[in-house]
Amino acid sequence: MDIMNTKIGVVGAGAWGTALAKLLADKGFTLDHWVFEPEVKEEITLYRENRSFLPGFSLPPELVTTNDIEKAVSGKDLVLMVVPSHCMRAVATQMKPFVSPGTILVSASKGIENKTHMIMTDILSEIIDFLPDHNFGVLSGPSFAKEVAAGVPTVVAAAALKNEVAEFIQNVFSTPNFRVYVNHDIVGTQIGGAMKNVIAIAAGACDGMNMGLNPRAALITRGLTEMNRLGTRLGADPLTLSGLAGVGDLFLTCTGFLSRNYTVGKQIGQGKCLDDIISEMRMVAEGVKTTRSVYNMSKKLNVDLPICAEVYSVLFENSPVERTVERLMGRSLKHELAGVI
Ligand SMILES: NC(=O)c1ccc[n+]([C@@H]2O[C@H](COP(=O)([O-])OP(=O)(O)OC[C@H]3O[C@@H](n4cnc5c(N)ncnc54)[C@H](O)[C@@H]3O)[C@@H](O)[C@H]2O)c1
Ligand SMILES: O=P(O)(O)OC[C@H](O)CO
Repeated sequence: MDIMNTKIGVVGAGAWGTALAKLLADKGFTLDHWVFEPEVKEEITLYRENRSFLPGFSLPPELVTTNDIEKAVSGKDLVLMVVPSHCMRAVATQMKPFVSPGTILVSASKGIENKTHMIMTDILSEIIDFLPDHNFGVLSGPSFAKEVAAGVPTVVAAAALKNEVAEFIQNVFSTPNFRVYVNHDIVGTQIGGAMKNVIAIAAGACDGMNMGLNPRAALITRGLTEMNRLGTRLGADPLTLSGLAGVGDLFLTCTGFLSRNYTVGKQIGQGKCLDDIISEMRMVAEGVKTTRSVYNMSKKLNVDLPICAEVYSVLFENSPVERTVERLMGRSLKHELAGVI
């Protein structure tokens, strides 16, 4: 089949859903784009711009905005899921009756569900239970929506169990400025994308406290160790976590001022309280909810994740952020690879 004949739906019109829908429409696909809020649909229809979530970028006519989930998913070869992770279950349930049997469902969302500790493709396959496992894929990696929308060269990973599915996703999304590599590790690709947001909150807090560059590099590196510990416990390949969806995204999010998660952390480091920060944001900082999941998973699976535990204590137990530094630095001395090998 000619790849340009692929029928595509995009579900979610935050910054990332809009940037990816724009990328596909600019490439020449006509696609249906599901928007949650009626007023955002009106805004896009009227101004050809998502002023609420991705202001400043004009959206081509090939991108057809709708509030009707049936229109967005029925008869599609590929549906891209890009809603906040805590909405994934409800949105998947709503769209289930309209999903076609051969659809490839790709998640570009980054998170782990609080109640079940499930990654996004597991939620999707539990709900859209008539699709085979190899029909679920992931798109992840270092990619700020604003930069993708601006055509800044960006490199990401597409994961699926079957090579032909991963390559299909790769071919649909690749453009001269958006390079997509394939892998088959859907667990590692999603654990990397979810956990880097928790570490980015820590890195932001470190910068918010003006601690210096050494501690931030330490957080990034030891954060990767924690991603490896939990990821490998769940079946991830450590090499995936050394790739785009792991180190690549960790580095971007822990150092990039465009990151919502880093920004939440920075404000925490400057002494602001979480409730105030969140109430001023319309966008989602996935790391906040993911911290809760990862913390509870570490307890349940007995995996030592000291940085994630400190982020949890600051976000949810009112622990003063300065105390976390003392606690992390005061831990017993050990081998660098303890808990990883
Ligand atoms: N923004 C980025 O640069 C970026 C890059 C890569 C991945 N992601 C991931 O993409 C996912 C979506 O983030 P985003 O940046 O596009 O969103 P956003 O933070 O820009 O906007 C929030 C979105 O949530 C939607 N929403 C709110 N309540 C909802 C509900 N009950 N049901 C369905 N949708 C609801 C809003 O309509 C809006 O589209 C997240 O998992 C995020 O981590 C974002
Ligand atoms: O703005 P953040 O922190 O949600 O990060 C966005 C993307 O995940 C970066 O790859």
